[in-house]
Amino acid sequence: MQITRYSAPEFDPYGDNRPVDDPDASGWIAPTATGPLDARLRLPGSKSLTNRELVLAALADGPSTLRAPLHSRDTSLMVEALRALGVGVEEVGDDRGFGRDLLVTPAELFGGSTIDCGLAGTVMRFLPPVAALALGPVAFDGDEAARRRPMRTTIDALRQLGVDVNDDGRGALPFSLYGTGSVRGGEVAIDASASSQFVSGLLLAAPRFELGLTLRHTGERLPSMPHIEMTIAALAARGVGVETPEPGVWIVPAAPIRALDVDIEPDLSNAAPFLVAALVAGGTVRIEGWPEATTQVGAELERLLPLFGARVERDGDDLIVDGGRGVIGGDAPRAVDLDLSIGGELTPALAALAAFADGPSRITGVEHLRGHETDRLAALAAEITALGGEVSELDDGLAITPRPLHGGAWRAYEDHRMAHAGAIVGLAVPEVAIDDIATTSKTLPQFPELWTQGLLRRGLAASADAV
Ligand SMILES: O=C(O)C1=C[C@@H](OP(=O)(O)O)[C@@H](O)[C@H](O)C1
Ligand SMILES: C=C(OP(=O)(O)O)C(=O)O
Repeated sequence: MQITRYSAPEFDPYGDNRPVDDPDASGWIAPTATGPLDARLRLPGSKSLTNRELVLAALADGPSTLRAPLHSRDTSLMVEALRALGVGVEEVGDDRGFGRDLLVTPAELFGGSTIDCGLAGTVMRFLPPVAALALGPVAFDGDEAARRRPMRTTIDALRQLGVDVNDDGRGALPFSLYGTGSVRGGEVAIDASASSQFVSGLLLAAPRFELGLTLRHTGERLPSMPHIEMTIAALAARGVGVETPEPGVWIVPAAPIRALDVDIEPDLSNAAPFLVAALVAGGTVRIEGWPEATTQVGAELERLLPLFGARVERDGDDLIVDGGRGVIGGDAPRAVDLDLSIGGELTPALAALAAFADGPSRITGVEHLRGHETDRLAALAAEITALGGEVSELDDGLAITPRPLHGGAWRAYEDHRMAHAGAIVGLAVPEVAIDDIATTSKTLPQFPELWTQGLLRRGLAASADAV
């Protein structure tokens, strides 16, 4: 294949894509790849690490700097919410590519504000236990879609902690609580089967409770364990040792949270669509700055992508995924049977890949995805099926039977990872029109630019040749 380079125009979210012919179709036409990739990318910081470190820095015993944090909708919501509670958050230093560092200065927390959670699970589940430490009322609300996300466990836990919560009984946003400036703490039992974030939110604030916290999970399953491990590791780095005497029980001592300057790793879950692209377009995708050791569940991609037939290797700090000839070169990925309970957020990208596999695949263990940004199981089934695929919803996942796909509208449902999944499908299927690519700003505002200019620069033959 002839590799054509072209000079990138001023950033434009439509990249090199011409408008759709169908006047009824609208949106971002996902670029098709016409040859193997040879991409090397650096990605912005992890949402999960940035929002944990913002919360811990806000509760710490002195100022902390977050180096290379993520700047996206979810992290801006967290910053604004902490500021509304009285915490100082300032941008400092130089912009080294994806925004400046953040200096967080703790302060006595005060109420009187309404916190906009947007659609961020980390904001709606991490901040209520923090707000309970403030003096005065704090109200929580978010996007319309956020009002459908499960919150009952947080509300129940606050009540067990003695916090006065005012809600409408639906177990969802909006609600308000009345902080008295302190939380007694002690024993709390919760069912966190709908989200690990219920556990993380309580653990993050617990060192500031007078008695600390003994938290017991009573449900039958607990998704996203690596995210809980990430919370425990972040606390440990700031001098708080969480004990886990048995699975599903966490003991957090009342202890100072130490101020700490931290480097935020690149977001490895956001690497998923880019790495998966190698198996669809063929060729290699290299992500820079892949950590040697990490608590991010995206690191599982190193194990998961070979199950689809990829060759994965490390070269220094880079992770390289070689997709061979890829779908467009005639190599279907291998069908898989995956339990993704530890990393449900990887499902949209891997389901999109499975739609091109050499046989039927199943992804299970992800019932809780029904309470994510949208019901991701329903959304993936609907959108892949609408393009000619055959996907059925299981109680706890998806059954995906590859069929020839055609172009058409792809709804993102305000879900960044649904938009990523549409872009993956569009690599091999012309005229996939994603209705809301801007929704990727939730965790990766640079997605359209990185996809068209970073990933596909060498694989975008048709439009690039013309330049
Ligand atoms: O704690 C976190 O940072 C997250 C935990 C997970 O939530 P669930 O356990 O609700 O899936 C994950 O899916 C989400 O993207 C981020
Ligand atoms: C589930 C996700 O987000 P949130 O943090 O809003 O739960 C996600 O990013 O896949």
